[in-house]
Amino acid sequence: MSGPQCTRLSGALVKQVLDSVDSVLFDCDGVIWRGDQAVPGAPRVVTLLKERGKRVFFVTNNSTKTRKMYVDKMSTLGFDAKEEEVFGTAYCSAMYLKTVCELQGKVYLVGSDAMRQELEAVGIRQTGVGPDHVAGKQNDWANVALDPDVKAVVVGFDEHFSYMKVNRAMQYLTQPECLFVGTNRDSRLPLEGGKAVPGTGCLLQAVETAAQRQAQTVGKPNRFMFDCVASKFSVDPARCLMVGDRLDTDIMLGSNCGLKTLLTLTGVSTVADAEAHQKSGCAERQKMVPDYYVESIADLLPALQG
Ligand SMILES: O=C(O)[C@H](O)[C@H](O)COP(=O)(O)O
Ligand SMILES: [Mg+2]
Repeated sequence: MSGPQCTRLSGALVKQVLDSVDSVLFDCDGVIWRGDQAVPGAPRVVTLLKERGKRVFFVTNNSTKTRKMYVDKMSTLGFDAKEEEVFGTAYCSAMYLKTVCELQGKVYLVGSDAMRQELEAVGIRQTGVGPDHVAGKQNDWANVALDPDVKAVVVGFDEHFSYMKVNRAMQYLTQPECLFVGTNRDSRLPLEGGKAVPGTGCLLQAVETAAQRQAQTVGKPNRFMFDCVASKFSVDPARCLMVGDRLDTDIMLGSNCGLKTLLTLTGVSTVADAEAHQKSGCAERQKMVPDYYVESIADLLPALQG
């Protein structure tokens, strides 16, 4: 059977694979941490990879933090990381609107304050962050006042998500020229102790259903996040290893960009999920089969310490 084999990465194969790459791209939720707890051994893995001359990048679909906020969380949890190594969807969606869409005008933002900060950092104004709840009658909702400067609706993770936000987004998106961008489609956010909460994908789908339009997503598996890394660092895709816990985002990104792929079982996807894609015979699903898997990235430590 050709294509990725989902081989267990252990013993001498670990060193062989690590020697074959110059850069390692780590997903965050479910890989280096779950909620506010580092995966045991993960900070040490990052330190040792850097000591052995590997470049390390953090590529996360989680739009609730700016790069600075991620570096603060990483140093709190013992990770040695710099802002330029962090690529989150709050930052990447701001870059997408700035450099790809060349957006003139404002954003109606269903998202976090971190997204507002990253947008403003590239000179894009926004409206919409924070609580927003219904008032008045249904007819009032359908005729909500729209800001004429708004030229794009952007949806990310929003703890203040509400019916009125779906409504406002829908009303803006009745204008065909209004851009519609989503950070990512993850269905769940893995947390400590194997717990999970609804993911950004749930919120984005609600707005898409109301607007009857499909958003352009910026996050994994869309290759834009890798292009953001490659636009700042000269990386050879064939000598990059993408490490993730989700087949439909992390591993698919690796396949889309020609990277080596490693699934870690500390988050969402399982080996059984990968094997089901492998047996499907469907080319698109084969792209979600990783080259390798480990129980945890701590499994890399013996080879790194050797
Ligand atoms: O709900 C979400 O947005 C996702 O669960 C979260 O973003 C996943 O982050 P990642 O695993 O890409 O770090
Ligand atoms: Mg993850």
